[in-house]
Amino acid sequence: MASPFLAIDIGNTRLKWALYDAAHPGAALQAHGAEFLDHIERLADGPWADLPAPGSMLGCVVAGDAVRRRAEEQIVERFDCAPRWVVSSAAEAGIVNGYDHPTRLGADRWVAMIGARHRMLDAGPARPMVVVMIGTAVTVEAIDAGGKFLGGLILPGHGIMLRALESGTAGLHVPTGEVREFPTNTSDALTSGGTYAIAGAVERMVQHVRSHCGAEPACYMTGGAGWKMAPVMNGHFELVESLIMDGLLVIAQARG
Ligand SMILES: Nc1ncnc2c1ncn2[C@@H]1O[C@H](COP(=O)(O)OP(=O)(O)OP(=O)(O)O)[C@@H](O)[C@H]1O
Ligand SMILES: CC(C)(CO)[C@@H](O)C(=O)NCCC(=O)O
Ligand SMILES: [K+]
Repeated sequence: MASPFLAIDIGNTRLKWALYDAAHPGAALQAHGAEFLDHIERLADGPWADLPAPGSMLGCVVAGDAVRRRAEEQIVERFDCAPRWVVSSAAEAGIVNGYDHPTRLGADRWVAMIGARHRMLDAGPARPMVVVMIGTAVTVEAIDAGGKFLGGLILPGHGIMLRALESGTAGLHVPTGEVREFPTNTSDALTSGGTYAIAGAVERMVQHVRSHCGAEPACYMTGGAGWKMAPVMNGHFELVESLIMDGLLVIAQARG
């Protein structure tokens, strides 16, 4: 009988968790949540208090070791299961890692690509992909039709861009604005500048993949602020909030 599976994604701002009824793609989601990193200590006695115990867990973590240890304490305190974390490697679950030093690639990026490839193959024949994550940082990955990760971009996220401008200037302390094609006030100029900086980088990567691979890439977007970016993108971007969780399910199944 299948036992529940706990997937955890620890980013630089929040820990996201999801409990599934089994450890394979397509398993039913039973519960999920997100905590800011300062609130990890609440998990065992709070959102996790009434959950059925998972038989296994798998996570990815890009926050530091101290944060990972605090998460492990909660997992061990609440559940009788061993913490397991994905480490980027030379190849896994259909993706070949083109990074100069494969283990230095962020585990969140690796897992999201694995989730995206599984989704793309489920929908039809193999295509190149562009995989975008809009979190604390923004990443833009290129993968060819054979599953080789060609390389990717790292950009500051919205929040970091705005804080950098605020702290580096005298006149840019203003509330959040709206995204406008032709901004006519400081708030809109800052918000639109950040949004189109990300959109422009993504569009360049789509061009690079299109000309390198000679085919139109399947484009996926995920991350906490993905819903804000998806509407301003040119071309078709599928917004998949669960890309990292999907990747963790694929890896868990492949590892048995
Ligand atoms: N309108 C905005 N203005 C300023 N900052 C914003 C805005 N929208 C989102 N952000 C910032 O974008 C970042 C990503 O948001 P969020 O925490 O939801 O993503 P996440 O995917 O959970 O990130 P991570 O996985 O890196 O923890 C956060 O640092 C947040 O402060
Ligand atoms: C780029 C981030 C911060 C995105 O979450 C993370 O994947 C990370 O810390 N990566 C390590 C460096 C790299 O991927 O090249
Ligand atoms: K992340």
